[in-house]
Amino acid sequence: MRRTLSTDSIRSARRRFFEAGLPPRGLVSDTIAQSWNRCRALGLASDARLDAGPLEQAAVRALRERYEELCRLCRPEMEALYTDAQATGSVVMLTAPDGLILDAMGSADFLDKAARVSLRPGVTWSEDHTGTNAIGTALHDKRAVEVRGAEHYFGAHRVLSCSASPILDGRGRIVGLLDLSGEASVHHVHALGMVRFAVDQIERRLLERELAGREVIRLHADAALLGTHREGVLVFEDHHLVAANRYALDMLGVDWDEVGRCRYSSLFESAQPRGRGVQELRGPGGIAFQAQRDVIPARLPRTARRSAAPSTPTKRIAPLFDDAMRDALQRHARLLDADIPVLLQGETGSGKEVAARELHRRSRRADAPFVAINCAALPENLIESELFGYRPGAFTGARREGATGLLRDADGGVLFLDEIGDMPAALQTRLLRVLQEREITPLGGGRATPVDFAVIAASHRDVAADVESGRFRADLYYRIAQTTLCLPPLREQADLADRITQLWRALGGDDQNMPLAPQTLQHLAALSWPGNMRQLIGALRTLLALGTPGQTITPEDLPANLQPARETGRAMPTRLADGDVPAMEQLQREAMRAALDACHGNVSAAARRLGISRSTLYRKLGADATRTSAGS
Ligand SMILES: Nc1ncnc2c1ncn2[C@@H]1O[C@H](COP(=O)(O)OP(=O)(O)OP(=O)(O)O)[C@@H](O)[C@H]1O
Repeated sequence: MRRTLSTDSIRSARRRFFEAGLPPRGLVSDTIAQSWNRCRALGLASDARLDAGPLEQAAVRALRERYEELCRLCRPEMEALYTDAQATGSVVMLTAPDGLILDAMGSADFLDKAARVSLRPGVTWSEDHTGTNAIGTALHDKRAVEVRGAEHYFGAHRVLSCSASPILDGRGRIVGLLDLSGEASVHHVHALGMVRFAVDQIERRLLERELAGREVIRLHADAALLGTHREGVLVFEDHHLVAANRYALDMLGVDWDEVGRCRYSSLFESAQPRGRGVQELRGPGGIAFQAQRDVIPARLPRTARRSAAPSTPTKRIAPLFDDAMRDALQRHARLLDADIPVLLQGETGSGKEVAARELHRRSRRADAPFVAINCAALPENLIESELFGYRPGAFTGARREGATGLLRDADGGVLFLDEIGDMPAALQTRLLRVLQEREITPLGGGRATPVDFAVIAASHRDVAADVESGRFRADLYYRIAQTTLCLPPLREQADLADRITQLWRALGGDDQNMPLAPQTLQHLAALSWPGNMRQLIGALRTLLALGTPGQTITPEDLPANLQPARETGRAMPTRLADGDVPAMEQLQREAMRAALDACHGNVSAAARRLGISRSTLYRKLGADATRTSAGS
């Protein structure tokens, strides 16, 4: 458990360590102190100016292609964290095993701030490169780590508060890392827990790939926690341990090095279990575990294979559009073919990027590039060089060979300007000129090059209102918004129940014979889904992962945050007005109450439903009771 340390003690620790060259002696956690020592031994200067150089979107795209499988595997969890990240002004990031940031999503404001200290795709945050930081230090220590404010080695990173956990495969090899980062001034108390939970889900899916043709033992001290994400999983082949999850190794006190080497008999005192059903196993020193054994056939019929696995592999779904949207897309694709720019307007998660890609697919430019630029995520000082390219030696830190720029990368295809409403004013002027003149002059001079691309812009902001208030240039608005396609929020869609049914089918709910009960469907369709399609798909994926193949999903099976209200008749807040964001503690209390209520006061069952241990639920209930009585 991490100690809570005050800003004062971190300040004193920094003075001792960086100015006096003394050990920080109990003023920061051992994790941080050890990391500072490693960084100093590497000769890193904590006051160095950090400049990761211009963002190379083309290189980032190439990397995402290289790590496509990892990106796909982690996407559902990133999307599930996204809504929270937006609400707490933070961002969720995925990195490659070496700490190279592959993907980032979340609060547009914070993406921008983070990018200013190079916390953005395309930059490596390994410890030897970027000093003590959650990504690099978690990769070094091979466990979840939180690094807040001035605990970062480099002074420039003190504005950040980051929580990260490496993603391990069944043999303990690091395959990637998930990170949730926000402002140091806002302490997101649940960040580390949320990252850990997300990584648990990803590792679980990774491990499932190792099961076919092998013997699996699931174990926990408490039989009630078998089948939850907290269970230990051991995979054996010919009595040898060939894969495991970290929970199992922790329970048995075994290191990852043992996986692939040790035999069943060196792990347990009891004989290897036979048959099905829960049985007791004695581990090292006679510790008792409740265990369940499964032998997974090497080749199963498709439906059987799904039911043998405890959770569903991620399924990438094709975009789903209703008839009206299909018609609208077809019409706008024709406009795009006539080089009329299209503006997509819609709340976050409503599918603007999906619609843009669909327009590209339906357009005459379908075989040419689709270049997406997130105008809110590009740091202002780099945006010009990124978009327009630069000549060799155009500025300090420029690559010797220069760069072509994203606008030229889009030549012949479609340029997608996402979050156009957040484009800095100076750049609006420069972009307008390109759109008028259809040619690009790289930074540092040189000949102008003609370009030919169709433009799709998107924003969750009301860009027309921004024009009225003078925040956005009117002339640029009229150029990019010659036609506007609005993506309605889910709560305004009359046929939301049909949409949910379609999505459920597309995600594999029917294949697994896990129908949604009519009341469940009705309840889900009545929620307001502020995160729109992103939130809905994330929630349905969670339901699929938690459900049991062959069983109907009833309203009681819904996770606490989607439960219908009971006892008090109060609904969980489903429709959040601007500024009406409930505190995390309030949501937690609501969730705990709803879970206890749904389980008729059975704390073990409620904890299972919430995905936390019984002791954690007791502790939280205790803290809650203390707070309530102290406040009354
Ligand atoms: N019509 C659709 N069919 C299936 N999935 C969809 C559809 N629309 C959106 N999604 C899914 O919802 C998620 C969010 O979509 P998308 O990124 O296009 O939204 P957005 O409006 O661009 O969001 P933001 O403004 O936050 O960037 C993605 O996972 C996407 O695959």
